[in-house]
Amino acid sequence: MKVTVSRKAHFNAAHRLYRKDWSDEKNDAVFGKCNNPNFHGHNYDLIVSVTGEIDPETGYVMDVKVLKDLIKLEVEDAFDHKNLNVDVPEFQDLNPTAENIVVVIFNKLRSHLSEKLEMEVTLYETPRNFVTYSGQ
Ligand SMILES: Nc1nc2c(c(=O)[nH]1)N=C([C@H](O)[C@H](O)COP(=O)(O)OP(=O)(O)OP(=O)(O)O)CN2
Ligand SMILES: [Zn+2]
Repeated sequence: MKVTVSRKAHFNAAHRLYRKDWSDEKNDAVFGKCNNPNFHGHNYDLIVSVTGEIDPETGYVMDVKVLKDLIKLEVEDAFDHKNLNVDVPEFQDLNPTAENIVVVIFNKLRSHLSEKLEMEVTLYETPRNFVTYSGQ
């Protein structure tokens, strides 16, 4: 019997969607207003879900306090009130699209969890635009 434990989190960050190796014209054509050279921001919301067997001794799949602290350390402290293109090493050469951000977050968290646990991360870039990654 597997149960899923989830934790919501939030960070606010600026970004610019563009490729350094493309012309301004091509970046404008593909990324439009998201290619604003002065950047723009989003209030990102995050749901991290961990699935596994319930430990018969503790009754936990995973201690949510441990998950909360991990998300704070790896995501909120690293991304909140940052310019993703400028301040965050993972995006120096990686376009900070929602797809790429969710994969970076997944990989930062995954290495801290037991291999017995499955994880899925959903990232909302706006209340209506969201992406999900589970490591596949
Ligand atoms: N596949 C993707 N498409 C787009 C991404 C992305 O990460 N993956 N990102 C963007 C821009 O970041 C853009 O800033 C998205 O915000 P916005 O244009 O404001 O989105 P909406 O107009 O849909 O705003 P709502 O509030 O959700 O209506 C563009 N595309
Ligand atoms: Zn954006």
